[in-house]
Amino acid sequence: FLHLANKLAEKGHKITFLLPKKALKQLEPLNLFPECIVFHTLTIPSVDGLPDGAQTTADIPITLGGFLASAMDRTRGQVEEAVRLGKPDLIFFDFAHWIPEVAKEYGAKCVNFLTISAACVAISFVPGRSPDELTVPPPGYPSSKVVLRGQETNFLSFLSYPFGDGVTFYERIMTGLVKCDVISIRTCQEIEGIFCDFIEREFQRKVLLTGPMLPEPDNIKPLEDRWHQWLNRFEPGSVVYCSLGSQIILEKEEFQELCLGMELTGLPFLVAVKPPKGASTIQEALPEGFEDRVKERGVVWGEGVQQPLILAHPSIGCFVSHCGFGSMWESLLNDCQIVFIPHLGEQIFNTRLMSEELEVSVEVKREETGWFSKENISGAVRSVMDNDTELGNLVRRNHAKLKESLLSSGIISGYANKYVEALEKLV
Ligand SMILES: O=c1ccn([C@@H]2O[C@H](COP(=O)(O)OP(=O)(O)O[C@H]3O[C@H](CO)[C@@H](O)[C@H](O)[C@H]3O)[C@@H](O)[C@H]2O)c(=O)[nH]1
Repeated sequence: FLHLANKLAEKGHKITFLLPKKALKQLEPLNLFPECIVFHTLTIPSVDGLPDGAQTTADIPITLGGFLASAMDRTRGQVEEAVRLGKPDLIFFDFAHWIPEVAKEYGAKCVNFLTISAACVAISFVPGRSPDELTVPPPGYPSSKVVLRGQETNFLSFLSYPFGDGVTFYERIMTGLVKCDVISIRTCQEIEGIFCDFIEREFQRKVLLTGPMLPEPDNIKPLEDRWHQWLNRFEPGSVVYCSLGSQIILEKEEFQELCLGMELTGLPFLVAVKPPKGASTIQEALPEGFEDRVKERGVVWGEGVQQPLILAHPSIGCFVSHCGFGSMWESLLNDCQIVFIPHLGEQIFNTRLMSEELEVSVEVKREETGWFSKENISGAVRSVMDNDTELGNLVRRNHAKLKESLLSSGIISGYANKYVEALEKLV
């Protein structure tokens, strides 16, 4: 949303950016137009079940998301007040399904800005279909590859769970999609054209695409010296970087298996993930003897790093990711080989899009139970990092071709420009 705000500000628009206090520190440095983008903090009310001080999804395990949704819904009065004072022409939202009502009341138009794949939207949210029917793709769904298989369809059951006060996750998203003035998705025709067309047919309305909406690399502050120095020690294209985004907290056994999988690759590696469940630090959860065995070539770090800059470092050869949609775009627009280990249904769709439809990455195999083994992690990494493997060459070639076609011809900036123009026309 902030990358989008920067694009709007670049064209001279004024933006009030509503966010919880805690997110302010992280987002402030990414505001490239402080004279146009003003942060307006909301107080997150306390809700039974929501841990004290939790304000964003990054502060809680995924299972507590419904409590955070309730808290967000209870900021409606504060949001309405900001709208009353700011008198915006447009309001952008995703999960706050009540925004269309607020917009209408204050004479604004509202834009539902989806930051998940069009494929995930297309298969999960079809007007007239109930969430119980979702275990099979809807009629006319344009891919046999970007689907959930076997036990994975269990991921869809959360759509029917309450998510906030008196509303299910499915109803929340569907309400936003049906009642907004504009549906827009952080994607592009070149990657997801067939899915965008399907959504347009099903909702019988135009869907605006923003393109990847990534910041210009030059505008971000430089990579922390600690990582710059460490990465410089290794050969170009040799280091494996692993991150699982802002939400995933692994079980201790999974965390240890991930570490052992990295060790087994024999390659240098940097893993940046949260400490696993039940541990307050990474150190206390590492496998026995691990640090001594890998100290010359491996680091496991319990805090965030500057991912876009890490990925752009020449030593990075492979990105092991959960395939959150932001990381997916970042992987695609960098040169490293890509290995996905998705954890949520939506991340599985993104992974299948990349690994099966576009064939630019590989997916770590899981057992029926969902368990991933160290051998499967290491095997997936080696399959794209070992010299001259057929699979490694295929994904490298496809990835390079796609990246080149997206970057060379101004496609990305073209999307952002057309998007802003379309919204300007709307108001
Ligand atoms: O140490 C880190 C880890 C992440 N990032 C950045 O944080 C963002 C993470 O975004 P994403 O890859 O989308 O992961 P999540 O934070 O896990 O995203 C949530 O939201 C996404 C949609 O926006 C969904 O696709 C994911 O499934 C959901 O988990 C990316 O820009 C990363 O570069 C860092 O800068 N440093």
